[in-house]
Amino acid sequence: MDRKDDGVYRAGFACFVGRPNAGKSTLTNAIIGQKIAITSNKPQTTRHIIRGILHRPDAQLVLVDTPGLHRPRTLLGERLNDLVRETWSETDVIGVCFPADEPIGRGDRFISAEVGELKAKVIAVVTKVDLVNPQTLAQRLLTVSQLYDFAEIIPVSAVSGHQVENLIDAIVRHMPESPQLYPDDIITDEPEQVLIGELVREAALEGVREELPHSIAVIVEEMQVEGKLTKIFADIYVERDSQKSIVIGSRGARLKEVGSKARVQIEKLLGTKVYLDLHVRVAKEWQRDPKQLRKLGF
Ligand SMILES: Nc1nc2c(ncn2[C@@H]2O[C@H](COP(=O)(O)OP(=O)(O)OP(=O)(O)O)[C@@H](O)[C@H]2O)c(=O)[nH]1
Repeated sequence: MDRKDDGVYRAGFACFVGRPNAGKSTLTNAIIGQKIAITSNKPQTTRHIIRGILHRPDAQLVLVDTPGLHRPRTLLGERLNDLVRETWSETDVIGVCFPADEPIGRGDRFISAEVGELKAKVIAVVTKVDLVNPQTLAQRLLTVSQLYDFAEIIPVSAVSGHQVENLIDAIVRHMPESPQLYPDDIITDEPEQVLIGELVREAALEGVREELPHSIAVIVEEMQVEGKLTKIFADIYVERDSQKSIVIGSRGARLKEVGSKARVQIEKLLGTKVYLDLHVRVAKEWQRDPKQLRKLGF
């Protein structure tokens, strides 16, 4: 269908949901065209809800990036699940992501049943199609079609860009008629500090074998702009001394590397030179402690 068929301006909120690692963040980035949500090949690395806004002549699409819904084991896990459901209840269109390279499992059925309860339009998105052959893809599409009465089922590859435009068209088609929700020049309404914190977190997780994602949080304590230089002071929180050593590395080598990788990304984000000061701190069992969670923004 041609995107301007009905001549109506549409605007609304959409989010991608799905099991951890389903490709939600990568898809969000592919649609918005700028790196706004962190991705990693480890499950559950998305913490904050980061909105990206796509502006088109006929529509404005506000994308919300949520963490994956999962079986909660800690207080943090429960809060994350609540956050996901809260986001779901506020969106117009939900894209449920099913990675094409993995069989449909209990988690997928669980999520499909949950979204069935909502008033949002629900689209199935079969992700990572570049990883499978046509037979596997056909099988996946069939299984997905039997899970729930989805408004549409769209196979995409965020990496190759295959069908991403079609997906955007489909989301827009199911959005309500509405005036513009945000001014033209905004692509995200997340505070800069949060985005910077996410970039530091991404760099700190890179190449770490251990299951650290849940144990790292980053807080930007201070930002000072001095002419063309932005000075940023951030704390990386871990749960245990052993994790602190992993992040810092031998004689601080790893932390230095984390700092320079993050700095490059932050300079791209801000468009200024950046001085980045990182400290690693231990906040014992922060995931189970309500006070620590509040301090860390959960
Ligand atoms: N080949 C291929 N890989 C992809 C594609 N989309 C995502 N990936 C990879 O799959 C992994 C997970 O992607 P994410 O976008 O972080 O997944 P997510 O659903 O946001 O994950 P959580 O934050 O854990 O919920 C990353 O290693 C991505 O590079 C795709 O279209 N093709």
